[in-house]
Amino acid sequence: MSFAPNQANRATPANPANPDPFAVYFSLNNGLSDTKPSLKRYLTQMKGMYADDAATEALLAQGNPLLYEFHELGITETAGNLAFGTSIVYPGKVGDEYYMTKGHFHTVLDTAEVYYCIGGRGLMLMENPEGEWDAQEFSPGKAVYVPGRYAHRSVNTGTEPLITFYAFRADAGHDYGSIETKGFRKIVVEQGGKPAIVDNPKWA
Ligand SMILES: O=P(O)(O)OC[C@H]1O[C@H](O)[C@H](O)[C@@H](O)[C@@H]1O
Ligand SMILES: [Fe+2]
Repeated sequence: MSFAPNQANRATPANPANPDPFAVYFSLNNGLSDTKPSLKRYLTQMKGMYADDAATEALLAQGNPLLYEFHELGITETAGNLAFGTSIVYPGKVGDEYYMTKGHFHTVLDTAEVYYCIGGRGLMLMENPEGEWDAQEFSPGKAVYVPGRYAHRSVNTGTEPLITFYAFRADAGHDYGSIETKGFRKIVVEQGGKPAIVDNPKWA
């Protein structure tokens, strides 16, 4: 009996909501796929989200740096499906504040997400609607569990790209809401040459 990998080895048509079994490559070196395009986030897309607006403007006067990119494979958003991919946050700072993702709550608030760090150093910053917050360290080999109800943001505190693989319930959705305006309670800045978690001056 022969088996051809990466082909549909069955006769029934696919249910449009359930993808056929498939495999996708993400590089362990840079997190990118050889077949799937990434979504890219530049500094202009995060105006006002870093604490130091003057530092943002100064950086924008020199260009528009790529802060992070990630894969969104377009898996149908049902409760039984999983969305997954890699996220790559580049090293750098806006003023003293390390490059980070926008961060979001899940629209279905009580849905968790798991991240597995492939490369780089950083933090997963989390907070729930009650104002409780947490930060977990990313280093290669470390898995971070983000429980339901926690907004989450990846922060690169190192000198290499922070590469993580993530998976979550495909219908969870992204709620940027308050995060886009007042941000998280805490921000991650360089102080005396190392990362420090401090109060966000923009948090009302
Ligand atoms: O959506 P952002 O907060 O900008 O983060 C970008 C992406 O980062 C991670 O990889 C998440 O799992 C994605 O769901 C998210 O969209
Ligand atoms: Fe998420």
